[in-house]
Order: sequence, then structure tokens, then C-alpha cells
Amino acid sequence: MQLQFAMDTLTTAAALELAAAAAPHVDILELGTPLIKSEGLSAITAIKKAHPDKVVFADLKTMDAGELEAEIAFAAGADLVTVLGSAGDSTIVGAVKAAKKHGKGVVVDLIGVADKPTRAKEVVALGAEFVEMHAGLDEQAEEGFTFSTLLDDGRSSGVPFSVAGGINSSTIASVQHSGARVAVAGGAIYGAPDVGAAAAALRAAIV
Ligand SMILES: O=C([C@H](O)CO)[C@H](O)[C@H](O)COP(=O)(O)O
Repeated sequence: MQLQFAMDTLTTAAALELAAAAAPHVDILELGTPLIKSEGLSAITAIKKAHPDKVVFADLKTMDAGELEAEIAFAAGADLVTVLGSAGDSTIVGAVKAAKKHGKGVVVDLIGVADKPTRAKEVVALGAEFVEMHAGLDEQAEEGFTFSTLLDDGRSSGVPFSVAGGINSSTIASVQHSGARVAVAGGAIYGAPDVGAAAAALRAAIV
């Protein structure tokens, strides 16, 4: 299973600092949606330039203009971009078209989708590389939130998936056991006093 570090920070300088500390322990460096909204595409270019050996994941959460948004992110240096699963099929197909042109990939984020396994199958058939079983920061804060639903949805989808939703060093093994391709961790790494050590601990917890 691969480890993805979601950098939900607001400046390129902070992201570069986080990436430098965590990079030895992670496979994928994610520019979180707030970072891209705050700094723009130049943040993607800066992270790819600093870490050409890492997969750079631009969490665009595209909902429309799939081809155009994916195109500009790939041109800026992204290897993977996200499109929302609640977007129309034509938006996903457009982003996949741009990915094929660049030899890159599209990940469909199923945040907010009620029936994640069904939509997961549909979007992989449209050309998505994998889907993200995702409970966002707001959903995590809701009363009664349970992380295990994401793992059940991943398992029953029958397609390649990542999991994101407050993963930490005590839950990452369960993500691996669910058969996930990628575990995404944000706050557990960037919120730790020692970012490098937190990333290393997550890596060590993957058996
Ligand atoms: O995608 C995310 C969220 O929508 C804000 O951009 C997070 O990066 C993702 O949820 C992973 O972060 P944690 O939940 O803090 O692990």
C-alpha cells in the first residue's frame, strides 16, 4: 500500500517545508484543495520541481470543465488530479482525456456521494485510475462519524481505491487490510510536532 501525504496548508513555502520533512517516508505528495485555492497552480510546479521523484497529486476537486482544469494542472506538473464523483460523466471523461494526453491519471473523489461502491465502478469504467473513499474534514467533525464505512465501501467496490478521512498511526493498518491501494493522511502528519517522525510512524505501521 502506498502512503499519500495531504498538505492542507495555505502557502507554498509551508508546503515545501512539510514536503521536505515527510518526503523520505511517503510515496505521494498531495497539494490540498485549500493550498491550490490559496496559491494557484504555481504551488504544483514548485512541489514537483522540489520532488521530481514523487507522485504529485493536485486535489482540484473538479466539478465542471474537467478537461480544462485537468489540462492546466498536468501542464503545471501534476501527476494525478481529482475530479468529484458527483460531477457528471462528461466532466470525468474530459479530465481523463487530458490525462491520456499527458500520460497522467485521474482520481475520482467520492466525498459526499451516498452510494460510493456503485459510483466507484462507474467512474473506473470511464477511465479513472482509482477512486478515493473520502470523508472530508467537515464530515469527520460530525457526530456519529465512523471511518469503517469507508473501508467497507472500498472493499465492496471491487475497484482500486484510496482511503482518506483522518487516518492516523492506529488506524492505518485497518486501511491496509481493507485492500486499499493508497492511504491518505493529512492532519496526522502536518499537525504533528515532528512532521518527519509522524510520516515515518505511519510508514512503519504499514505491515
Ligand atoms: O482532502 C482533504 C480535505 O477535503 C481537505 O482538502 C484532506 O486532505 C483529506 O481528508 C486528508 O486529510 P486528513 O483527513 O486530515 O487526514
